[in-house]
Amino acid sequence: MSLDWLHGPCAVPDAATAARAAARQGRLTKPPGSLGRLEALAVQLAAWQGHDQPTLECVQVCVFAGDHGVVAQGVSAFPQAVTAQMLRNFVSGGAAVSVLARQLGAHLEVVNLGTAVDPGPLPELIDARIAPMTTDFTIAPAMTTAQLNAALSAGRDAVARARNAGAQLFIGGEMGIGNTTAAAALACALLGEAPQQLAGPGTGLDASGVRRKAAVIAQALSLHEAHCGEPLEALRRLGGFEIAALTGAAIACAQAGLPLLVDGFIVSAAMLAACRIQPAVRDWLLFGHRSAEPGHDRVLQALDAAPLLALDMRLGEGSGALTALPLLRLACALHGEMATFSEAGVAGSQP
Ligand SMILES: Cc1cc2ncn([C@H]3O[C@H](COP(=O)(O)O)[C@@H](O)[C@H]3O)c2cc1C
Ligand SMILES: O=C(O)c1cccnc1
Repeated sequence: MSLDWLHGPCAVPDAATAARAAARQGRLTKPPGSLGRLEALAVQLAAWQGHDQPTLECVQVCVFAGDHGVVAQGVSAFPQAVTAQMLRNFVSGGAAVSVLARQLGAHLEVVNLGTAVDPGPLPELIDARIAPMTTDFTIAPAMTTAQLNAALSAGRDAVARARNAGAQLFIGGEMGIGNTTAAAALACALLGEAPQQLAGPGTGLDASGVRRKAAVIAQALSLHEAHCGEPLEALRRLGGFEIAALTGAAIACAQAGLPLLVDGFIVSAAMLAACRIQPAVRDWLLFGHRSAEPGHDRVLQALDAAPLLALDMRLGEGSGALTALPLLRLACALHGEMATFSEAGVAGSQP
């Protein structure tokens, strides 16, 4: 399996449609600009969809799950078995992302990339198992090249399924105990940042736990940093199966012209890797929320991203992105259904 597809060209948002949508915003019965970012969102969605009046009826959420060898270093407040247990919870409908997807009529898919504990027979899961977990990256690279490749392809395959289902928006989520450590390590390598800047509590470490986590990341960086000049190599050495799948999904979305609504810290770290591999990926990303995980701000800044929501959420799974979805739908409805000044017989602004 070759990685050549990663470098295939990305789609280009439709500037002519954007211009027409912006002109329509100027004709709607409101002072120009008064709907703030909702106006820009509608214009952006129009450009992405190539439709003057965009809609978001069909939304695909894909949660990628995988376990992490670095958990052996004591970097999470929760045991590794939770990853597999949550897989069951996702498909039986009790996880936050399950509830949000159900409420919003989004289609939820869960991809198992490999867990330490077998989740048992769950026919609803998409089986893309690579290994029970990544290698502990304080000792050796997290993934072999073949494993990285398989994870990136699992992301691309999920985007292909979303397109076949007619998705107008893709939301990537993740589940993997220990993945805030992997995300922070990857972001440190890509940004040249110190571990203390990006290590945070994750699922709930106390201050000494966060110090330990930063020390674990520092140890990994001292082993791998010299080899992390290439973003793909940084991803292979310090990422995780679900993080690499998210990176692959983002590149595939940009190539297909399918916008991706970004979740929190972990997904954003994967987006950083994707944008380093292919800068044009950035044109297809919209950021749903600012996570309470302290490292998220720095990653958002590097991506020049202004997320829609800041609700102190720090869950992952795609929950922050889904919570922002109603705003996008409202932006579409306002854009499509508001009357223009001439339709409503309302006087426009004075010259
Ligand atoms: C019950 C439970 C449900 C979750 N859903 C997402 N996460 C989130 O927490 C994990 C990352 O945090 P850390 O790096 O500290 O382990 C990931 O699985 C992430 O998706 C969860 C965590 C738990 C415990
Ligand atoms: O922002 C996130 O994605 C996040 C933060 C903490 C734990 N899990 C996920």
